[in-house]
Amino acid sequence: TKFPHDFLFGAASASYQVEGAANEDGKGPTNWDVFSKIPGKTFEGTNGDIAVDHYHRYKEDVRLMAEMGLESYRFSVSWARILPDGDGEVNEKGLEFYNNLIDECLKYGIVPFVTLYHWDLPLALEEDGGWTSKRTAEAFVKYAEICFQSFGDRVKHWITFNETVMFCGLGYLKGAHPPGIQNNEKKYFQATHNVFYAHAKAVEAYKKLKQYGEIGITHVFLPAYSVDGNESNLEAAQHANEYETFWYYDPILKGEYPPYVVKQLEEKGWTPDWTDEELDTLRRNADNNDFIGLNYYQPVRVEKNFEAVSSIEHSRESSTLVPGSPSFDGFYRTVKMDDKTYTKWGWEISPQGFLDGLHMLKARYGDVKMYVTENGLGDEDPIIDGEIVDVPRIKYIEEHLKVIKLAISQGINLKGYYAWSAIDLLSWLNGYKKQYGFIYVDHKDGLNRKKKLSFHWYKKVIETRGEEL
Ligand SMILES: C[C@@]1(C(=O)O)OC[C@H]2O[C@@H](O)[C@H](O)[C@@H](O)[C@H]2O1
Repeated sequence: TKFPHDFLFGAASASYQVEGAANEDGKGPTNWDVFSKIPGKTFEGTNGDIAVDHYHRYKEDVRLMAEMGLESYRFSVSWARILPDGDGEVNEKGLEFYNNLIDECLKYGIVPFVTLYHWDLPLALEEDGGWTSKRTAEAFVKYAEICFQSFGDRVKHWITFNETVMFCGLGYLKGAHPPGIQNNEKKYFQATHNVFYAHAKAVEAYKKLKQYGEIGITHVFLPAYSVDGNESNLEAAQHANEYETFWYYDPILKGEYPPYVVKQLEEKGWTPDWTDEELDTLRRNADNNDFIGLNYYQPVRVEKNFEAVSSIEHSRESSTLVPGSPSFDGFYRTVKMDDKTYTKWGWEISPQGFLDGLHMLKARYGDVKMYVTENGLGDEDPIIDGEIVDVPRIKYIEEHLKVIKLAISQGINLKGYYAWSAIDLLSWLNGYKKQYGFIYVDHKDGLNRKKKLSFHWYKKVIETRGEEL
């Protein structure tokens, strides 16, 4: 059987990771422009000053996507190109770049799927409290409205935030992302709430414009499974799902926070300073969400943790989900299991974990429309006789597309798949070593682009609508 006719085969990128041109055409500085320059923060000091120069080469890149037969391109807008100081004057050249990128996609019939926030925050806002400040939430709504007004005639698919758990968790608990704060649970939970509030306000503003597109949010999907049937380990898995999934998905899809977590936050003094107006905004906009975007790479296997965590020093490695680290509250720890397979970066490869997780989401949230907004294999691709023979990536994506087809046949409302990533790009913490693209970028030869084996494979999958999978 083929994938449904309206299922979108896509691929994704993010502004800071592909564009470069960090100081060009009026773009303001972002938190990542500064953070990436702090010695030791990124792998080998890599940063997005040039990245893979998508800002200047987007016509070639989009043409390559069209050659692949890509049906949809998910990319993010850099807020600091539109509002250089976060919430002040609009930069016309910023609007111009994204209008050109959108028009280039439409020239080939590629559906633009736009993420408003993929971690690059205008510096002025980061320096004024970032996501712990209500100013940032209000500024986001202004920024979103400008994007809806400028691009909404041609962009009909909007994602407000990418992976809130990552930029808040790495920003305020692990310290591996800006603003680089460690172990501050109060700020962490406050930041997540301000993001959900900003999301709900942006959704409400979008619906008022009656542009008749769809809007949602993209979250990490990291289903937690107990290592065994032991009662305390089952409890640990439930705890992990409450904090890593329900805390993020409930305020969006149910319009309220999961009681299990709310109760514990009160006990620990971590409750955000939320107002009735804010909580009512979440409640009244839950039904306005058109979809949830899932970024699935792996599940986590958890067991009860017994070692004290106090405020341990976090490393860059422990911040990229390598198994073995205890949760921030010390309740559970992730485990590497010898009967599972892992990537070079220690991420488990488990299509079955995805399928089981999808049924868990359906059980909790009902028949909500979903997109896989990211899935892919980070690898150091083998090069044989000058060809990039990324067979491991082909196998990884093939296995995940198979369970997506199966999930759809089992009644899961999945409407599209965006491979991470369309083109090799900058990894926040792994530089250029960890490749994800269908298109290779040669950093030793003028960032020249080259089709990988997976480029030709994905082209065939799209042409045949996955019939052979
Ligand atoms: C941590 C890491 C990685 O480098 O493997 O996870 C997978 C992928 O997730 C995306 O949301 C990030 O924008 C992208 O940079 C990648 O980041």
